[in-house]
Amino acid sequence: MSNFTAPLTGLISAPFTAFHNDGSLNLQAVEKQVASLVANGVSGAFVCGTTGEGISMTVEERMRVAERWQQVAEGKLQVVVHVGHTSLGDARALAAHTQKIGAQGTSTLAPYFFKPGNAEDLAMFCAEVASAAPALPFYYYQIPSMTGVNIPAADFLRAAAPRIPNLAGVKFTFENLMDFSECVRLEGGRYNIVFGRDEILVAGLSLGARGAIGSTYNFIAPIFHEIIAAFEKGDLALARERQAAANAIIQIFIRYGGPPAGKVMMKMIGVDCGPVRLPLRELSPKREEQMRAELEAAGFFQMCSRG
Ligand SMILES: CC(=O)N[C@H](C=O)[C@@H](O)[C@H](O)[C@H](O)CO
Ligand SMILES: CC(=O)C(=O)O
Repeated sequence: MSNFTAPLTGLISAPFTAFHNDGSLNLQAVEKQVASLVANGVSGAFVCGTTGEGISMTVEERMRVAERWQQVAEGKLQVVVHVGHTSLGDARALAAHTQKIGAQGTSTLAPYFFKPGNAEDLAMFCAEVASAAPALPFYYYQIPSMTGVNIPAADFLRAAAPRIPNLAGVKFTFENLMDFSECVRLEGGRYNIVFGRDEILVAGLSLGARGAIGSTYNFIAPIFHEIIAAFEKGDLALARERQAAANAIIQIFIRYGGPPAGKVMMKMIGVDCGPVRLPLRELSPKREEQMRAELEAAGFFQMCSRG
């Protein structure tokens, strides 16, 4: 029996998908990725999302990656699989597969070519995806910066409630904190609204976030644990100071291109995930060296491990 509102709490990473230099999947890397996340107190993995380049992979590859994560992470991390696709048939096949392999949840972003024009249409699309994995909690993945679909998540939840029996919540990657707060409080707080903007986690916590999914928890989870601990102690000055330190790293990560820079950062912490896929491009060796110098100056290596 699964609990549709089982909260995703703590820090959940959105892992990179490791590729070999020829572009093929490197499923061997998952063991090291999982070990590193567990060592840094991460509680879950959001597989094949934005950071995981799920949208750049074939359906077959996405299934192999999800299977591998579930196999290796079982009993150690909660695994939620991003199954979003512009083809509803493919998204449903991925969702059904996620349930079959015993993972803990499914999630989809909004279709981003033909876009839903309102919350009802988005909810109808998501209902089709969610019903292909009826035993698993379903999370809508709100990420307007990538999909161009900017329907308030609270409107989505209201439209989806009667249509999606396994609706668990939203993975909320957006800066609209009014919408976030409304989602958290909706129907007495029954939904699990997982915070997705690492740079403003401290704000998310203050509005009631209990879990966060992010790309930067792959390498700087320890400093985010410090932010959470400071917040829980009521030391907001310290929480803000630690958030600013983390953000200095995130600014470098973004300035060097996001996922391609992130894969270099993984290599720097000893968890080589290989190259990115087109249209993303690898950093040149010169840019890598520049980035390393900037990261060192911002205290990256001290933030990467506990202790
Ligand atoms: C677009 C994207 O990847 N969003 C991520 C999570 O949802 C975040 O973890 C960001 O990568 C992070 O907040 C840095 O901007
Ligand atoms: C960060 C995140 O949640 C993603 O990459 O999908």
